[in-house]
Amino acid sequence: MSFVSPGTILVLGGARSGKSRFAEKLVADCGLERHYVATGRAWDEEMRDRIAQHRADRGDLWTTHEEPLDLVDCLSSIDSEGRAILVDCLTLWVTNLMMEELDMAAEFAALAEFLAGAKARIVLVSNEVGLGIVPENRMARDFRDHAGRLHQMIAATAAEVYFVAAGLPLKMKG
Ligand SMILES: Nc1nc2c(ncn2[C@@H]2O[C@H](COP(=O)(O)OP(=O)(O)OP(=O)(O)O)[C@@H](O)[C@H]2O)c(=O)[nH]1
Repeated sequence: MSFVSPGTILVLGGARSGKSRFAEKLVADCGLERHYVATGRAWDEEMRDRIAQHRADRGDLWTTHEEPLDLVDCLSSIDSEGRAILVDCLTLWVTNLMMEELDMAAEFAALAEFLAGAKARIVLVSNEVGLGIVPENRMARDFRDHAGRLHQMIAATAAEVYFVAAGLPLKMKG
């Protein structure tokens, strides 16, 4: 299956690379109604504090949605012209799908199909996790492979793709 996703932007980068801030700026600069879809879960106090800080930093102009698993359902329910939706981040979504032992290929295909027909501008943030040495454990290798496949699938049809390192975005496509 091959789709074209003219409203899709993919932002890749490492941990603390500044990718989320860059993606937030892309959305803000669109001038559209801002929606934030968080796939992360607050699993401890440190994460709860970090999330509270992120919410405060985003401010009142954003509407936040939290959806760890049913990403396509969540996106479909808010998809509309005049809106920009930031998904932060795909790698946490992949982790959540793996934990539930869901069908990764089917989930990825459903997301690609949704992006091809989306009315909103959609900015997807994800961790580039494939640059280090081969992980020793099987689950980490599977995670790296799933993330890599998902990134390729989205990048192939996205309008723009960026790689962020040290707070600096490198435009790779578009
Ligand atoms: N549940 C929930 N998670 C949020 C919210 N705001 C942000 N997050 C999560 O916080 C994560 C990003 O936070 P950090 O871990 O501080 O940033 P990072 O992605 O490592 O660093 P950067 O590359 O600089 O963006 C995202 O993946 C989100 O899932 C929110 O309102 N609710």
